[in-house]
Amino acid sequence: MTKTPYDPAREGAQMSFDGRLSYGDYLQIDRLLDSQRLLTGAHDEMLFIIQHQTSELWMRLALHELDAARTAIAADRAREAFKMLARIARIFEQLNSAWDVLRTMTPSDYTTFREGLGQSSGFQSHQYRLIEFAVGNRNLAMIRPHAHRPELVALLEAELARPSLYDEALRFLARSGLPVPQDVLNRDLRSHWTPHDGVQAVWEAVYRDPKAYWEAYELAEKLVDFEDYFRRWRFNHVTTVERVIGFKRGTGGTAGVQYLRRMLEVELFPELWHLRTTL
Ligand code: HEM
Ligand SMILES: N[C@@H](CC(=O)c1ccccc1NC=O)C(=O)O
Repeated sequence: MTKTPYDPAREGAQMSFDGRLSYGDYLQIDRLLDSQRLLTGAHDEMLFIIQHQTSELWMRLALHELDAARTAIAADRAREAFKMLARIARIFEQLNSAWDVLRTMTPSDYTTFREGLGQSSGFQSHQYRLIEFAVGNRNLAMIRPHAHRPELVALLEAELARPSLYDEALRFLARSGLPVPQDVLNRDLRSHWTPHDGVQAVWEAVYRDPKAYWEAYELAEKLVDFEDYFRRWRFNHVTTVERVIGFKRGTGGTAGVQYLRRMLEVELFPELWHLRTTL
């Protein structure tokens, strides 16, 4: 006996989308799938493009969450921020796993299309820079590669005018009654963060008596968790880069692996790491 093929329409599945919002309409799938324009036609260029585009999408979500997390902390709704910060850490976990796909591209594969990339580089990812600025790693020099796109410069400048995630965390501690130094609370928001003994002393007080400062303690651990994942992203990146291009100069003009190794030394929330030695 032959079985008639299953017809989802009989179960009520909608089959007619004339004038109705469909999956593709809502998600703009046509536009999304029209964005993979291979320059060289090399087989692995598709992997390279999709790897970067998916990373940019996840970064977009990370920025959305960072925005809301900062707003919540500023309004003393720290618990709400914890959920967003946990999500951001998971996003970075996702980005970290994605390196496994890119690692299947060998140096021989990459050389088939590297020249086509010209001087373009991840160094010019404005969303990556926005994430760094938003969490607190602020370096004005990183705006320059965007000078040809004034709207991106404006976005980055607007970010520098806002308190970073770390600034908001410290303001939160001050409102909780902890003695955060005034010069830190009034600092020039655009300036690079330099480790501060007074800030470390405040975090130390939190870690010495978590029960007295439970929300601040939880916030500190969420920040450390995020930085932990971020560091792993940087490490995966530099390791993949060495595996694929060795010590060649980067297309963006930096020394390549040497530059990225230097970036491994960046500490987003230095006092939170340093206090572990003195506790
Ligand atoms: C085979 C794959 C890759 C290679 C060979 C590579 C290589 C490099 C190099 C050499 C640099 C230093 C800047 C330069 O001079 O170009 C760099 C920076 C960067 N790359 Fe990649 N990259 C790869 C994949 C990725 C992926 C998948 C992303 C994800 C978006 C990414 C994002 C970045 C970012 C954000 C920077 C700036 C880092 C910073 O300034 O701290 N890269 N990359
Ligand atoms: N900087 C890389 C090129 C590269 O990876 C790249 C090029 C264009 C767009 C994104 C890229 N990804 C990360 O830097 C290189 O030197 O080969």
